[in-house]
Amino acid sequence: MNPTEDNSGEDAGAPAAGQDELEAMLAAAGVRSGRPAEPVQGQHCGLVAIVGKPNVGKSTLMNALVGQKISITSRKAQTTRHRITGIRSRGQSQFVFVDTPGFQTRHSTALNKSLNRAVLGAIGDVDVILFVVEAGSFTLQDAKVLSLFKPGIPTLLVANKLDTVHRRAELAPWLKGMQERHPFAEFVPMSAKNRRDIERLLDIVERYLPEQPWWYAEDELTDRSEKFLASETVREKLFRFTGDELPYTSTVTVDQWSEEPSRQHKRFVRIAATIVVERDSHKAMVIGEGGERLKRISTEARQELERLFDAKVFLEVWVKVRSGWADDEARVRSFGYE
Ligand SMILES: Nc1nc2c(ncn2[C@@H]2O[C@H](COP(=O)(O)OP(=O)(O)OP(=O)(O)O)[C@@H](O)[C@H]2O)c(=O)[nH]1
Repeated sequence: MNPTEDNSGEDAGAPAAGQDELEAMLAAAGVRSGRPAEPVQGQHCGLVAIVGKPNVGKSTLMNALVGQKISITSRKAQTTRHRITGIRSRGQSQFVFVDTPGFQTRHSTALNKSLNRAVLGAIGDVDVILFVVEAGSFTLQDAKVLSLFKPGIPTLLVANKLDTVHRRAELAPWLKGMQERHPFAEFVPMSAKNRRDIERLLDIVERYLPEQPWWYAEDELTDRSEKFLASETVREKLFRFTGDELPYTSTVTVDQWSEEPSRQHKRFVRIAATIVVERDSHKAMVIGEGGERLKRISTEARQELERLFDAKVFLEVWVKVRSGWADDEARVRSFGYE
């Protein structure tokens, strides 16, 4: 895999907060500053869950923490459906991240039940939880996620999207309110799109990793297969190019995967993927006029997979209608959800 891809450097709105400004904000709120202590000695390694309601920026955060795009992101809520492990090795420490689907409480299809089970599974057995919310906001949905946390696991409040908060002074009373809601171990106002904030968060999380040998090799970035990354990449493009018109119940399966010898390329991968939608009208939406949209989805996915796998990729994408799959437990499982 090519470790140079990184989507953490996208433009953010308001200027990033400097260290002094952050310290002042936290001091004004009277909460723990999160200033890094001494550098750690000896190998440390541990599991870090990234949890929060849909669309708060969990996948963006994990990709930036890992330094490579592992989990797909989009403006559409509930893009993430699987537990994904991202790995970052830095200095003496290895961070093993578990990204979770946005926990949601509004609908109860078999798909949603499966998503919520994945969240509960992810937070039961980790060394530290990053509870992600949008800075300055705390809704009923956030409260429901927070109520799942068992006592005993250190939980950091990650107040993300700080760049979108233009009146920073209003954050101090909000942080104070958050302190009353839960015994958070640390408060970290930040933007997942700001590299310095990401490094600062790693410094803070490092202190919660137990001293033990690393579980993965230094250059490993994820335990997910290339086949899985391929289906996720097609799904990301699908959601990017269809926007809110397409229900999130659409999914992608990879039906064929073969690696073929090639004289021209050091790797040549042939992939056939299927986009599964609920209705004929959704199928037409995905295909677009004259097949334009499907072509864009396939082209962008192929280009991204070529970078990711460092290979020449031949990608074929089909669209199939399977009505009611998100309500059918057996089918939800057959599409790879737990
Ligand atoms: N301005 C700004 N936008 C952000 C930041 N972090 C994430 N976003 C945007 O928020 C949207 C949602 O991000 P995701 O990372 O897909 O969110 P998620 O929590 O993983 O979403 P689900 O998969 O629905 O659970 C995307 O449009 C991101 O670009 C941030 O720090 N600042």
